[in-house]
Amino acid sequence: MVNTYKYQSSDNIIRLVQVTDPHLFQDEMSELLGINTQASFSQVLQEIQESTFDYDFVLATGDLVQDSSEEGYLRFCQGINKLQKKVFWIPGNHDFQPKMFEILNENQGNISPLKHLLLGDFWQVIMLDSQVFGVSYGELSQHQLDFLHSKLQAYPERYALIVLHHHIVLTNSAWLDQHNLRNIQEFKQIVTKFPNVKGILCGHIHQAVDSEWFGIKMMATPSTCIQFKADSNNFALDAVQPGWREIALYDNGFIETSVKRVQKAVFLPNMLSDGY
Ligand SMILES: Nc1ncnc2c1ncn2[C@@H]1O[C@@H]2COP(=O)(O)O[C@H]2[C@H]1O
Ligand SMILES: [Fe+2]
Repeated sequence: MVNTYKYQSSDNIIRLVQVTDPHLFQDEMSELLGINTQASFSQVLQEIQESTFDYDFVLATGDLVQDSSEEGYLRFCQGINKLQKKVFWIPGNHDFQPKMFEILNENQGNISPLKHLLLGDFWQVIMLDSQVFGVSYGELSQHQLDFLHSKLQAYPERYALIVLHHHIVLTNSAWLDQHNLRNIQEFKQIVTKFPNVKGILCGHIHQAVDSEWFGIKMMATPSTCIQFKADSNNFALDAVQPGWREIALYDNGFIETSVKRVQKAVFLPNMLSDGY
């Protein structure tokens, strides 16, 4: 099947690293609310390289570039390729898909355009595009819903991890929750028909969340740049450091995961910012 990436592994555990929301700019010196996003992205990548977590793949879950620039996407490719692992990606609300596809597909060394992964004998990963062009909230088009449904139906015996940019579980932050995934009901109707869906992974909310949604493990991950303050009704930043997520998929459907944060540098945003 041409559109599916297949990975044979003798190890029954599949290990992934997720990086999300780098918000890179055309100019590598540009800042988002006081943080140089290129510097924090590079620091995250460096600390991933220095870590002992022996992972197989990288998932990049959107908002790769803030200003639609070619240079931003090119620097994303240069950075992520340093990890020397296969990378799979989805767009976020800030991405400009024509540029994103052009640049990421031209730099296919390690960067794959595929959105359906069969990993080892026990897992599938389904990567969805929840972007609605020009707005911050998300929605899964009928095409995306059909894609999700068809893969779950085709491999019901495999455990599934679903990856999308937007959040499904509200964050208790009204300003941010207005930018959530809008058609959660349609998504839920599909997903809850398949008991082997074990995890949902998103970015977008620039904070770590590990919760459960209809018995499915629900994970959101810190951005590689600015962090939003949890449980804040109005826009507020948090001084916690940029981060990433490690994930291990076990052959019995169990997902082991932890969020890591930069430890060898300090990135402090302008805490008085009221948005962007
Ligand atoms: N003060 C604000 N109020 C509401 N939305 C905001 C505010 N500041 C930024 N946003 C949007 O909310 C989005 C949440 O995360 P994003 O990185 O997608 O980008 C953010 C902006 O598009
Ligand atoms: Fe973002």
